[in-house]
Parts: sequence; C-alpha cells; structure tokens
Amino acid sequence: MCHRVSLNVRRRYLPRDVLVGRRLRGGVRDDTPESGDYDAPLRRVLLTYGRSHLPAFLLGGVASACSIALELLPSYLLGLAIDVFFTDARPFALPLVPDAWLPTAVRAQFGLLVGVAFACYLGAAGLAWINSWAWNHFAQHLQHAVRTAAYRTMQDLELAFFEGTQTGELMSVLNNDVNQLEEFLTTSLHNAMRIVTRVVVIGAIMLWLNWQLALVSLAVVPILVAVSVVFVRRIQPKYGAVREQVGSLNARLENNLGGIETVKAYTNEAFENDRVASASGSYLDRQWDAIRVRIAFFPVVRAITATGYTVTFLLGGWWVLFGPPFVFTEPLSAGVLVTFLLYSRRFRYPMRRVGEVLDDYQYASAAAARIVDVEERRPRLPEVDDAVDLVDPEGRVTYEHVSFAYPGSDGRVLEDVSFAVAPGDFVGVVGPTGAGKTTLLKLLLRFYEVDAGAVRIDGHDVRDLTRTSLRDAIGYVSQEPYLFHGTVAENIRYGREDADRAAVVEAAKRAGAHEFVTDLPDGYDTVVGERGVKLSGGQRQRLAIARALVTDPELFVLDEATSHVDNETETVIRRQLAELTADRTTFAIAHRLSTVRDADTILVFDDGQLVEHGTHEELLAQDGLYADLWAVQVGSVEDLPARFASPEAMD
Ligand SMILES: Nc1ncnc2c1ncn2[C@@H]1O[C@H](COP(=O)(O)OP(=O)(O)OP(=O)(O)O)[C@@H](O)[C@H]1O
Repeated sequence: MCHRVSLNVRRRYLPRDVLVGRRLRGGVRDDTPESGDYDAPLRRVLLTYGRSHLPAFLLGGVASACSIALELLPSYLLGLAIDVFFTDARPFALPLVPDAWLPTAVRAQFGLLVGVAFACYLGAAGLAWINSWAWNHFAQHLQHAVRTAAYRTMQDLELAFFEGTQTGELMSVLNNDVNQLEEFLTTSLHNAMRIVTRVVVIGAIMLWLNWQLALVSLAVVPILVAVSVVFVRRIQPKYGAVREQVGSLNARLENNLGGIETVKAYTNEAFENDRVASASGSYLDRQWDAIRVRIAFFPVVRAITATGYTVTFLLGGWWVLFGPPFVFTEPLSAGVLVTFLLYSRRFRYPMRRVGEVLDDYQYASAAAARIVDVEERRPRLPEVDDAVDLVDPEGRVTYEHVSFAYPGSDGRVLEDVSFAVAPGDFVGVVGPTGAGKTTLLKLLLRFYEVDAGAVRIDGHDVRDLTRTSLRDAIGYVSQEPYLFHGTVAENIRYGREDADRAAVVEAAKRAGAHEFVTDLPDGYDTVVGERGVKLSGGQRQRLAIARALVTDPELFVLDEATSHVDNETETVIRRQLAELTADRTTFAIAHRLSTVRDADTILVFDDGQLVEHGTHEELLAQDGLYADLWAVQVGSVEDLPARFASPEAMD
C-alpha cells in the first residue's frame, strides 16, 4: 500500500506541480478570472467533453457499485452458514429469495450457499471488468478530447501569448493536467465509489442484521473521516512547499543542463554542483517534512479500525456468550458476529484512501481550472467577420503612419512609420540592433496589430484579410529559423505538404542547400535532430529559405536569412534569389549591408523610426546613418563616426 502511495505522491511532484494553484501567465491577458475562480471547473470539463461518452461513465459507475456490493455478500453467507449448519441459531433463508424456492436438504443448502458465494465472486470480477472497460473508455476519450481542444485553442492564440508564457507551462497543461484528469477518473473515482459503496452496503447489512451492534461498529466511520480530513489539511501545505521546491529544482537543472556548454567553457562545474546540491537539499527537507506526516496517518487509521474491531469482538462475543449486555436488547448469533467482524476489517482499506481521494479531487479541480483557463482565452487578433482573401497579390506594400508597442510593454518600438513599396521591389531593411526592423515585418504578417496607422498589401489593410491567405502569400524566413525533428525533405515540405521530391530538390537548389544536403548520410532523408541541432547555423538557414521557396509565395520576408552563411555561399544564394524574386516584392533585413546593396530601396531604421530611405548610392550621398554603417562595414576606420568609435558612445 505504501508503495502505491509513495508512487502517487511522486507522480504529483513532477513538473506540472509547479503550476498547481497558478494560472498560465500568458503575459498579456488580465481580463480572465484567477484560476479556481471558475464555477466548478471539474464538472464543467467533465460535462463539456464527457457528454458524448456519458453512457459509458454511467455503466461503469453502476458496474463498480454492483461489483463492490457483490464482493461483500460472501461474508454474510459465511455468517449464515455458521448459524444454519453449526449452531442452528437461524433457519436457512436467503434475502430476497422466497423460502419455497430453497432446498430443504442440508447438503443441497450447503451446496447452494457455496455456489452463491462463488457466483458472487465471479459476478464481482465480471462487473469489475465492465467497470474498468467503461471508465477507461470514458477517461481516455475525455483525455483525448480535452487535450486536442486545448491545443486547438492555443494554436489560435496570438504570438504574444506564447512569448509571455513559458513553454513548460503550456506543456504542463496539455500533458500533466490532462493526465491528472484521466488518473482522477480511472483511479480516484473508483476509490471514492469503493468507499461509498462499502460504507453503504456494509452499513445497510449490519443495520439489518443487528441495528444495535451496528451502531457500535459503524462509530469508527465518522472518526476515520474526521481523521482523514485533518490529515489532508495538515499535509496540503507541506505538499505545496514540496511542489514549489520541485519547481526551483527543475528550473535549476534545466538552466544548468541547457547551458552546459557555457558551464564547461567557464569550468563552473563545481559551482553548478553546489547550486544543484543546495536546491536538492531543500527539496529533501521539505519532502521529509511531508513524509513524516504522511507515514503517521496510516498507523492511526489502522489503530482506529483495530479499536473498532476489538470493541465489536469484545462486545459481540460477550453478547453471544452471555446475552445482550448494558442497554442492548437484540438477539445476536455467532454467525452474525462473524459477519460483523469480517465487515469491520473491511473499513480499513477504503478509509485510508479517503485522504488520497480528497487530495486527488483537489488536484483534478486545479488541473481542470487551468484547462478552463486556456479554453476561455480568445484570440486577441481574430479575423474580422467579413475578412477577404488576398488573391494573387501584385505585392504593393504600404505602411501608413504605423506606430506599435509590444503588449504589456511601455515604450513604442515603431513610431509613425510610413513608406510605400512598388510591386516586385527588393527592399533592404537596415539599422542598428533593436531599431525595430523585425517588428516592422512581423506587422506585415499580422503577428501583432498596429496601435496606430495601417499596413496594406495591394491597398487591403492586413486586418481585413483572412489569416491564411495573408500568410500563404508571404514566404517568411525568421532570424532563428526553427527546424522540426524529422528529415530534411520533411522540413522543406513543411511549407507545402503536397510538394513532390522534385519540387523539394528544386527549392533546395535555389536556396543553396542542395550540395550540402546530398553530402549528408541519407541525403534528403537525413534526420536533422531536434531543432536541427545536427546542422550548422548556415545550413539551417538555407533549409529555411528552401522551405519558404517551396511555397512559391508572392512576397518574401527574409529576416537576416543569410547571416550565418559565408560570403561566397551568400553570393550564390543572392543570385538565385534575385532571379526568383525579380517579380516578387521582397523585404530583406540585413546587418551585412552588402546583402542589400543592390536593393531597389533601402529603408534605414533607428530607434523605431524610418530615418532614411533610397538606393545605396543615394543613401551614401546623404551621408547619414546608412553612410556611417557602411563606413563601419567596409572598414574605413578613419571615417568611423563618433557613435561607433567607442562602446560608451553607442549607449
Ligand atoms: N516579443 C517582444 N516583446 C517585447 N519587446 C520586444 C519583443 N520583441 C522585440 N522587442 C523589443 O522591441 C525592440 C525592437 O526589436 P526588433 O527585434 O524589432 O529589433 P531589430 O531591429 O530587428 O533588432 P536586431 O537587429 O537585433 O534583430 C527591441 O527593443 C526589443 O527589445
């Protein structure tokens, strides 16, 4: 038993527990109630997702109750057998069966009793199977429905939500919280059923057999419930402390292992060992504190049930031997006493589970509250009702007095930005780090919404376009492209599912990736590892470009798409891209100015403002920020402007 309990407890201390009682921060939403403020979240989740499987749930409940009740009957039959066959204290009779149907010969009566007891056990086993099948069916389908619905809701949320919420927290909801519900349904609910059914059935049989002795034997039930409630109240804050410490320990381990390269580079292994040992030591202290209370609970329950058993034995034995003691008046036979004693022992097991069931209920409610919290979220950037599709755009892009600040942050990242780009233009976007270049182009994809002004494609405000048609029209290669665990071909095909091998290879050639891909052990079928760890930064970028090219988009947005590629490869890619982007509007953010030197227009940003624009030559002639940046890059040090001359000057 202890094994089951300790496993159970350990399960709860997995990372999800870091979240118990906390809602997803999400960073950007302050209009939802706190977690747990929802009305009966557990009931809501069960009704919403379990409704279509309700018959299975009810069937399981009935089967569970009947199975537990049947298991209790043989103890009654044993008492009856003693009274009928050994002490002759009772006539042979079975409850609910007319006497006329019963045999009169002792052998037949004895055989019938043994047969009924056997049938009870067999029936209980069969019903237990039905219960397991039905409740697992219910729980597994509910788990699937909740997880997929929560995931769907998350997918519709805006980027800012994911930026404001730790991935671990989202994973916790999708995995641990959902699993918690499943476990509650299959294990705890069954235990709850077991407790209630046993108490009700045993109580009913005892009261029917001898209501006076029953009152004595059943007196332990309220005592056990009270002790369990006290236990739960005492252990709960200790569990909370352990959970909190698990969070710190996990964060410490994650940080350490995630940054193992840096740890090694600075030979800080001993320092990290100390930090982990200290976090683990705190965990040990808190865990031990909880264990001390937990292990005291079970002996107390045993002692109470043992006392109840002893009192029943002492009083009942006296009663059988010398007649009713004290105020008691009912007759009591040896067989009935045996039934009472067998039942008294049966209280112990379910009652020690009371604390666990209450505990699990709270966990499941907290898990349900967090699931509801996700479900209640609505996209902050929904499509308008009459959103139109962007069909075959020419690629005219205009920014009209665009201003933008990230949700939840104070300062504006873009301030009154206006420009227009003709269809098919190649536009370079340059400026010092943090100037707002990436943000500018994320607004084109409507990852965020402008605070003022408008971003238009072919005259359509991007807010009036369907999200799918807008993003399908734009091939986007981000600064740190993400590759999924899978093969090279699968990663390129991610842009267009139905792309055949020829299209994949063609895209890779244009992105300058074909050569290195064919050098990989399995060519296009080489698995790139999680996040593409088995590839170099430049190789990852080229695959990301190929992924954008395979979709054949009308516009391109390349955010530092070749920053990790050597100069020669970049020249090759640029030539290929120039051909490909000749008639498609292309935005290319670049720190390496040679990348955008030939652009039709170069937009120069500084501190969220468009400070210059023009061709390379025009901008050099202006002798402003662009000319300064260019001077830095071509290495004419004597021309280095003051702002780049010393680090202090750059601040
Ligand atoms: N998701 C975000 N939430 C809040 N602030 C952000 C977010 N992303 C960027 N910022 C802030 O917005 C500003 C502009 O960032 P942005 O990435 O657009 O600059 P950038 O010009 O592309 O820089 P770099 O050349 O270094 O990539 C920075 O001050 C940055 O800290």
